[in-house]
Amino acid sequence: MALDYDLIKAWKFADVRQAYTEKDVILYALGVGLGYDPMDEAQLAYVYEKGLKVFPGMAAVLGYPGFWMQDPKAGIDWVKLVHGEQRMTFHRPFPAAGEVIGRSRVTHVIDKGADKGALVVVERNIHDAADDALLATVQQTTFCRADGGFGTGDAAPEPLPKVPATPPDHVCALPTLPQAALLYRLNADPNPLHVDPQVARNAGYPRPILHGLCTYGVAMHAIIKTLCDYDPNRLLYMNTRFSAPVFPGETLQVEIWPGVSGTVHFQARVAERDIVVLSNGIAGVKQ
Ligand SMILES: CCCCCCC[C@@H](O)CC(=O)SCCNC(=O)CCNC(=O)[C@H](O)C(C)(C)COP(=O)(O)OP(=O)(O)OC[C@H]1O[C@@H](n2cnc3c(N)ncnc32)[C@H](O)[C@@H]1OP(=O)(O)O
Repeated sequence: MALDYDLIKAWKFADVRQAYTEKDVILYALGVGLGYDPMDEAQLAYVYEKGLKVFPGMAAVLGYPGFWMQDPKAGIDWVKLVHGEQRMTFHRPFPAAGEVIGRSRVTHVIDKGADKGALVVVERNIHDAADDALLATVQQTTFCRADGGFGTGDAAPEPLPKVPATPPDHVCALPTLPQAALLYRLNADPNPLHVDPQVARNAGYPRPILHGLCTYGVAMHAIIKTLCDYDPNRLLYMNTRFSAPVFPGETLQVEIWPGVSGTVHFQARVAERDIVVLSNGIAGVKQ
């Protein structure tokens, strides 16, 4: 059924106040696969409380309003929705423990047609509760595959650029754990699509698929490892499109093209199936 544009566009989110500890920081990092080599001290810094660093992708699970599209009042066929795109901009490093406030609003509701679906874009600003400083801005596009055809919607945000047609300068292959989705969901995203085989089948998949934001975190690991010497503060922003599902346990091969003035283009493919799963990736890296 087509979604109700006015209802979704005006959706009211309460501010989300969230205290987090070192244990939450470590759980997030483990969920995106950091520490897969426990002898690698650079990775250990994200999963060991001694001198703990916060992996910037953790913005994905801070101040998050929850799976609000599951609310029957939204009228969205939540079983069929998938994560479409993700953009994050980092303004200030996250403390290793603290309290944040997430403030969310719907910025775009886009009709792709009755046969394709609808896009809902939510922007979330994450503030430090101690001084209200802006830590990160997160933009999440949800592809509601069964809710298009409602008529005139908003124009799409600025499209993400294609990667260069030349061979990549760097390729970084990283594993995902077979139980990655079971671990990742403990952070914030309880969508049963990632854990319940029957829900996955109802959505058209042979088995539960990996959270888009887990794949995103693995790709971020590849960029921080390859270009930032594992320094979380050198990543300024990272935007990408989820172009095909990933199954937990698959290997993510991240292809990277450094551009001008710290711009980085990237995409990721599943090595075992040789298909691109993250496309149109662009990131900013401090030199
Ligand atoms: C709080 C609530 C928030 C909830 C957030 C989500 C919760 C999570 O638990 C859910 C997840 O994590 S799901 C896992 C991650 N996501 C995925 O695996 C999706 C992978 N992508 C796909 O399957 C297809 O690209 C698919 C299905 C997305 C599109 O494929 P097609 O239908 O074949 O599309 P196509 O014909 O190629 O293009 C049609 C138009 O849509 C645009 N488009 C394509 N992929 C897009 C994408 N990923 N995001 C945004 N737009 C996209 C195309 O540009 C095209 O537009 P136009 O017609 O204007 O040219």
